[in-house]
Amino acid sequence: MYERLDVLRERARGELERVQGENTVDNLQGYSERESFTNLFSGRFAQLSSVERGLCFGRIDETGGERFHIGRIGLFDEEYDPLLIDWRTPLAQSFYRATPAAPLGVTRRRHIRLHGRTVIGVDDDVLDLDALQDADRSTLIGEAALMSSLGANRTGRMNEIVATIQTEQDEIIRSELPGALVVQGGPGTGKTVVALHRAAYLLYTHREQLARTGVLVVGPNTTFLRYIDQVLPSLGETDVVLATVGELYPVVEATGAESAAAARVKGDLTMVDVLAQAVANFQRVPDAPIEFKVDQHELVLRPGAVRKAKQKALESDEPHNPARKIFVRRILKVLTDQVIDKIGRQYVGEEDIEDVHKELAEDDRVQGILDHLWPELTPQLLVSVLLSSAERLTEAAPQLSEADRTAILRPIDAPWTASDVPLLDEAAELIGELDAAVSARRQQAAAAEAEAADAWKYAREVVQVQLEATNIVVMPWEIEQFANLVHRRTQLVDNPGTVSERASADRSWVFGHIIVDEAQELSAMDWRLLMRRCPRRSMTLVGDIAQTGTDAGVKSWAELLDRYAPRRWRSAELTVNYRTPTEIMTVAGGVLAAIDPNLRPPISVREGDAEPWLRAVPAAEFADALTAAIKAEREAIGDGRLAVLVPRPRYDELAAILEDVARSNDPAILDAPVALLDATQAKGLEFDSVLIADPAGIIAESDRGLSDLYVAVTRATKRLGVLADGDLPEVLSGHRQ
Ligand SMILES: Nc1ncnc2c1ncn2[C@@H]1O[C@H](COP(=O)(O)OP(=O)(O)OP(=O)(O)O)[C@@H](O)[C@H]1O
Repeated sequence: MYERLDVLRERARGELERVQGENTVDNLQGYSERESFTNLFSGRFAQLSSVERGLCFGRIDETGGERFHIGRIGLFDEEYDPLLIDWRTPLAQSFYRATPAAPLGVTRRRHIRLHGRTVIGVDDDVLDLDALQDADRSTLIGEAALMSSLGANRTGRMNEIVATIQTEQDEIIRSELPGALVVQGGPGTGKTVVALHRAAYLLYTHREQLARTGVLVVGPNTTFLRYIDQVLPSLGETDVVLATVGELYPVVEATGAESAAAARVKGDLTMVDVLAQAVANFQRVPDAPIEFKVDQHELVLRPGAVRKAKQKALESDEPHNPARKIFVRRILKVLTDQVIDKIGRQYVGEEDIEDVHKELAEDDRVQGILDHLWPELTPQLLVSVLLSSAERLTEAAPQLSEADRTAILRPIDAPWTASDVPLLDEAAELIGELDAAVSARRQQAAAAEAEAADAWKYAREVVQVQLEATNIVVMPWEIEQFANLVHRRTQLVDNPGTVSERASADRSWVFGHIIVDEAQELSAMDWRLLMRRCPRRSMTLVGDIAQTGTDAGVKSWAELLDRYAPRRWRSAELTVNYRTPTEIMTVAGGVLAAIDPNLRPPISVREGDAEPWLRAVPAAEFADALTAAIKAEREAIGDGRLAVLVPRPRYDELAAILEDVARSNDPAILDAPVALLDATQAKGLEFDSVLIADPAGIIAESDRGLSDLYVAVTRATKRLGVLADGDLPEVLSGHRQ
C-alpha cells in the first residue's frame, strides 16, 4: 500500500510540476485552466501526504472468505482493484460495528498498529460464536489499540481517532444528513471528536451538496477552536468554517468582556421583542404639526398625515430600511400636493408635479425631517444606541427589570461582546439592507449568474478536451470534482475565495450542515442566529447539559429543538468516558450528584495509575503550597501537560504569583507545559494532569459554579490534584487524603 501511495504521490507531484512549468498563460481561460490543474494536483498531493501516518489500521475477514483492509483513504491498483478501503465507505462500516453478538458477516477484525511504515502490533477480535460468552468483548472494539491511544501523553492538540472509533460513536458519525441530531454525553465521551469525524464523513458522502454550501463547526471559544483545528485537515478536509458564535457577524469583532448578568439578559428571547420595539421607536409620529418653508412655500406636516404614511409602510411587512422607502414616498406626496395646491393645480402638468416631487426629495430641510421621523439605520447603530441609553432601554424594554436593564447598559463606543453578535444579527433582520447595498448586491448577483452559466459550459469543455487528448491523468471519480474546480476558478478569477472564505464573509450565507460543540453553552439568541444560517436544520449538536456554565445556556434539548425543528430532530447518547480514569471519575461523580442527584457520570473505560489527591491548606500557606504542587505535578508527568485551573475572580491574582505558566491570552497556551486557565476556558480541553486551585472559589464564582467544578475535575487524562484555600468544599471532602 505504501508503494502504491508513493507511486500516486510521485505522479501527482510530476503533474503539478508539469502544469506549473507550462507556458500557456496568456489569457483568462489559460490562467483559469492552469489554476484548476494546480489546485487539483496540489490538493491531491497534500491529501496523499496527510495519510502517511497510520495509512492502514484495520482488516476485516468476511464469512465468504473475502478480506478488506481499512485505512485513511481508498487506494486502488493499476487495474482499479481495491487495495485499501476508505474508512468512510459503507463497506468499512462493519469494521466499526461488528460485535460477537451481531457479527455482520465478519469473522475476524484485525487492528493494525504502525510505527512509520512498520507494523508494530496486530490485535484480533474473533467474532465467532464462542466469543459470544465473553460479555466484555461485545462492548469495546480493538481494546488494545484503543488503550494504547488513550494512555498516550497529550500533545495539546486533539487527534483523529479513525482507527479506534467505537460502535456507539460510529452510529452517530454515519447518521443520515437531514434533520437535527443532538448528542448528549458526559465528559470525555468523545462528543467533540465524533462530531468532527461526522463532518469528515458527511463531506465525503455528500461531497456534491456540501462542497457548495459548506459546513460550519461552532465551538465555545478560540482556544478550543485551535485545539481542534488539526483534526479535519488530518482527515483530508480543509473546506470547513470553524467559528465561535461571536465570529458569525461579518465585520464585527467581538473582543469585549461582559458580566454573567449581561450575557444572561442579552441571551434571552425577550431581546427579540426589545429590539423590535427599539426599531419601532425610531419610527416617529410628531406630537404637533411640523411647519417649515421650502423656497417661498410654507408647508406643514401634520401628525395625522405622518401616522397614515407610517401605517402604509408598516402594512408592507418590509424591514425598517426598505419600509422607509414607502414612508418617504407617502410623505413626499403629501408635501408635493401642498406645493401644487399653493401654485394652483390648474397651472401645472404631470412633468411639473414630478419636478416638485424631486426638488422636495433633494431638499435638506425635508431630508432632515424624514431622517428624524424614520431614519435609515444600521444594525451596529441600533444596538449601540439602544445599549448605551438608559432612556431608550426603558422605552424599548419595559418588560425587563431595572436591574436587568442596568446590567446591559454600556458606553456607546464599548467593544462588541460575544452576546452582542446575535443581537446585531437580529437587528439586521429587522432593519434590512440599506438602499445602496441592495442595488450593489443585485447587480453583482446578476453578473455572477451570467458568468456562472458560461463558466460551467467552459469547464465541461475543458475537461472533455483534456480527457480526450489524454493530456492529463484524471481518475474517473475525480472528473466531477475536477469540472467543479475549473468552474469555480473561471467564475472566481476576479474574486477568488473558497466556499469557507465566502461563507465567513456573508451574513446571509446558508450552510449545508452546522455542527455545534459544547452546544449547552449557547443562549436562546445564539440559537436564533444559528438557525437562520441553516433553514433546512441539517445539524449536529453535541453537548452535556450538566456542564452548562451559564444561566443563558440550554436547559433541555427537547425544548430547544421542538421550537426550531419540530419532528425533524433525533437524539443519541454517548455513555463511555474515554478520557478520565475511574479514580478521578469517582471524585467527579460526587460533584455531579450535588448538581443533580439523578445524574450519573459516564463510565470510565480504564483505570488510572494515580489516585487523585485533595489537600486543604490555611490561606497563609496557599501560594507556597500551590507553587510546590505545580512543581511536584510537573515532575510526575514528565513530558506531559499540566493545567492549573483557578476561580475566574482570582485569575489575575494567581497569575501574578505563578512563574513559568502560560496565561490564557497567550496564543501558545496549548503548547505550553503548564497552562493557567479558569474552568470556562478549559471547557472541551484535556490535559495529562489537572491541578484545581481553590475549588470553593470555583463553586462560588457563579450560580453554575458546581458545573464549572465538574468541568474542571473531568479535564484530566491521568492525574488530578485539588488544593483548597482553607477548607475543602463539602462535595469533595469525602475524598480527602
Ligand atoms: N474511539 C476513540 N478512540 C480513541 N480515543 C478516543 C475515542 N473516543 C474518544 N477518544 C478520546 O477521548 C478524549 C475525549 O474526547 P472528546 O474531547 O471528544 O470528549 P467530549 O465528550 O467532547 O468531552 P467534554 O464534554 O468533556 O469536552 C479525547 O482525547 C478523544 O481523542
